Amino acid sequence: MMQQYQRLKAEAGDALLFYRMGDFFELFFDDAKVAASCLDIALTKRGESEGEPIPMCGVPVHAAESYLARLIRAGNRVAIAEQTESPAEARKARGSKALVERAIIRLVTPGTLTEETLLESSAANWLAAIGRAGDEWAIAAADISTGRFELIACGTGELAAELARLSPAETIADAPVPGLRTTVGKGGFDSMAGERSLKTRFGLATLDGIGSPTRAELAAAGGLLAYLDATQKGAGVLLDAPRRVSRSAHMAIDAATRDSLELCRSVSGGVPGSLMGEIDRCQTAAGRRLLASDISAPLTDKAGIEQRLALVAWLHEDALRRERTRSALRAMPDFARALARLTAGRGSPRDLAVLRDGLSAAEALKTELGGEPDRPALLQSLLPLLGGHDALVAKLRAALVEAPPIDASKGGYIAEGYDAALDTLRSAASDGRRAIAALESRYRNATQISSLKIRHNAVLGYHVEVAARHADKLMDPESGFTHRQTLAGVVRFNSPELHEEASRVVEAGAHALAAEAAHAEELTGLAVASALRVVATAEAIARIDVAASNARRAVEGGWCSPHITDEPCLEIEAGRHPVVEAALSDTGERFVANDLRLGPDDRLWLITGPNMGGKSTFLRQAALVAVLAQSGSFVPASNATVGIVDKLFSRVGASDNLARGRSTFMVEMVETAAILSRATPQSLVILDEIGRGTSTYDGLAIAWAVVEAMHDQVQCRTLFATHYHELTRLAGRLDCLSLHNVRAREWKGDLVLLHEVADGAADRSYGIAVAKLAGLPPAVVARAKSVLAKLEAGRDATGGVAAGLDDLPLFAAIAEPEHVADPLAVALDALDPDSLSPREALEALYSLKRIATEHGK
Ligand SMILES: Nc1ncnc2c1ncn2[C@@H]1O[C@H](COP(=O)(O)OP(=O)(O)OP(=O)(O)O)[C@@H](O)[C@H]1O
Repeated sequence: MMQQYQRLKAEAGDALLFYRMGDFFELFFDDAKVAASCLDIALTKRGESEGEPIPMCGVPVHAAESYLARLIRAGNRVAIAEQTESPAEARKARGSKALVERAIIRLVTPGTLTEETLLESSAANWLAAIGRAGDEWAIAAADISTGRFELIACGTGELAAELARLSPAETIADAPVPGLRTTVGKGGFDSMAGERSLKTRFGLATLDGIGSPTRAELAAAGGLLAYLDATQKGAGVLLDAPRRVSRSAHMAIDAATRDSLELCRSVSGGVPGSLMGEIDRCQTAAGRRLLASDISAPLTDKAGIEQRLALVAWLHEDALRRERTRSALRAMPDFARALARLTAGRGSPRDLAVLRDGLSAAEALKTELGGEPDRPALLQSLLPLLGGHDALVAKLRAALVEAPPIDASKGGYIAEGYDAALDTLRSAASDGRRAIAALESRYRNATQISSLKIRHNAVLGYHVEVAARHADKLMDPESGFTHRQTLAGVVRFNSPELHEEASRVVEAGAHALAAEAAHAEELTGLAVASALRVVATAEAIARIDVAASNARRAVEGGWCSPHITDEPCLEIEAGRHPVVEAALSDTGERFVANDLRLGPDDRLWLITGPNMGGKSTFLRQAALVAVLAQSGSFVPASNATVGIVDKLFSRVGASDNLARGRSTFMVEMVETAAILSRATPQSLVILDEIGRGTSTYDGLAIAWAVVEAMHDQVQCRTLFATHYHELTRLAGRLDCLSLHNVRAREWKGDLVLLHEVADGAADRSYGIAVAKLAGLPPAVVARAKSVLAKLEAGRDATGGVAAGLDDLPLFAAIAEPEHVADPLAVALDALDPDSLSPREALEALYSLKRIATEHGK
């Protein structure tokens, strides 16, 4: 057995081997140690290998899926070795001590799942393969739980951003790719093999129909298909023909920007608190997956965006139409994933019913929407895809009971009246069961044992059971009963009549089960034969669901339809940040809406203002408006004109990113460098306190140079928030830069943050006032104030932190007269008489006199 195990383990490679033994999957050696600690189950020992006991653990077969789910989530891959013959067959073929044959029937990996329990319903489950041909690179991505298949050609520099868009469950490559987390695939990563596999798989003579993929795309597809073959071991795989996705069709958003904008996940890693969490009003899991994919990949094609917006508007303007559509969608089960399981040969009768109900609901939606006037073009193109399954639905309706079980082994899922032969078998079985019931009462009368029962179990089948004290009567050879088993309190018997009836029941039952299984197979075959049309229906439904969700969200938030243009502008009236607004409304606070007007002549806004004033929020809401608009959604504003953004960048100064483990100044600089080299005049860049992770002078110098480079070289729409007030001097020299500030006021010594964005630079930084607001001890605040007074006095004497910059020939910024603080007033302000001891008060008095003398007062 261990030899067989070792052979299978060698085949499984680095995957954990689930080795089937009876009712358990057993794991041995290191696999057992990994699984026992990950699953928190007992690690035992069995036999010896090289004098050492062999570690072992096991999971029951009937509960294997939940254990698998945990192992896969923890990043493992699992090879399932099943028994390919029964012990009886093994004995018959190879003698009494024969070992049962086993084979790996599937490699379960994160990117090749189809089981409902192993998948997240609201997220796509991509397997991505990276291919290369010379300098060309490409990604082939498949989600076999819904059939989507994409090919994306890209340069090495863009691989990471494309993978960030897909967020694959698993990424494979022929060899490790620097900077990416990949596992090594199962070969096939060459363009010729890829071309061959694609042609065979989709029955094509040429690949022209899929737009002549590049050699790198073919190599990626080859690796992907080889991996699917190797992991699925001949089981079917739901896969649509590949769609070539041009990178320029989507707004490029790199991983750091996605993180900083919290598009699909919040900083804490969950959907709540992210943009997705805030806008999702989808009724179906497929809709939710598409919405996440839409905001991960906003379009760059004006016509495509406008088509989506027109459908949202159509559902937005008529409340009755919208809510009727949404309630029709509510009834829609996740039939794409049911189809994927059926295709893989792991479907259940319940999956067939899900398909039946989903396709009928799609037809009903088609009728509902088809009756509405003024249908927009996108809907017109989707409607035909919702129908066309009449024959399949009719067949499934006739064949299946209303609510079939998930477990097919006990039968009972084929409807009565569908197959006369099956009905006859079923009635024979139930006649037999009735006859057995009659037999029971006859035996009770004949033996005068009122507690006599006819029971059934897996070992004895049907048998007569009496309490031990009545057993003697039946033990009598003349009684007609034969003894089968004596247990603690009961004795069990058989009889020729019971045997005969039982055989009838069992035989009819077995035939009925076989007949049902044959029907299930036929129905599955029919479903799989129309798989690609069913996938198209599922995608059309998801698109309608997303539009209805967007319409609903727009109504709830009073959002507007953005005007889309190719001009490089971004004009937002009364814009809001949907996530911050929702968080504030939970605590009863009001969000202050703000305007933004970026255009060719005013494309760089430099925003200053106190900490907590709302700078980051203002920056991010601008980016989110662009993302939402280009994904085809209304936006949280009263009016918006969005010039199409080709690439979006968001960078946050080092110390703001501590929570994400990217606290180093180095990372910030690497990322800023990437923006400067990649952004184009059509891009949108938001830079939040760039340069603050280092010393004041270095930070200011870097921020200064970055602003200049954004303005003079990149020339794209840019929002730059900073605490370096010195930067405001750039306004005099850079024509397309303007100054703005988030307003605050000091009232009775306390800071009031107004969250309003106004024109011009902030008058001061209020850092200490914010610190006081945050509850820093009064003594520390007072000390900070006096230190600040010293610093400012020093700065005034030398001409300010940015003093020397005016002398640089490159920087001809206009120096504004510095505001000179009165040191005596500052020192007085810093005093808190209530917290002073008499002695400290005396010292303070001396200190005030000294300041007055020093400054000639
Ligand atoms: N427009 C707004 N209306 C109401 N409240 C707002 C608004 N913008 C921001 N806030 C509130 O102010 C808090 C701080 O906002 P934000 O982080 O944008 O400030 P900041 O100016 O970037 O601060 P810092 O300079 O310290 O990073 C938010 O968490 C939110 O509660």
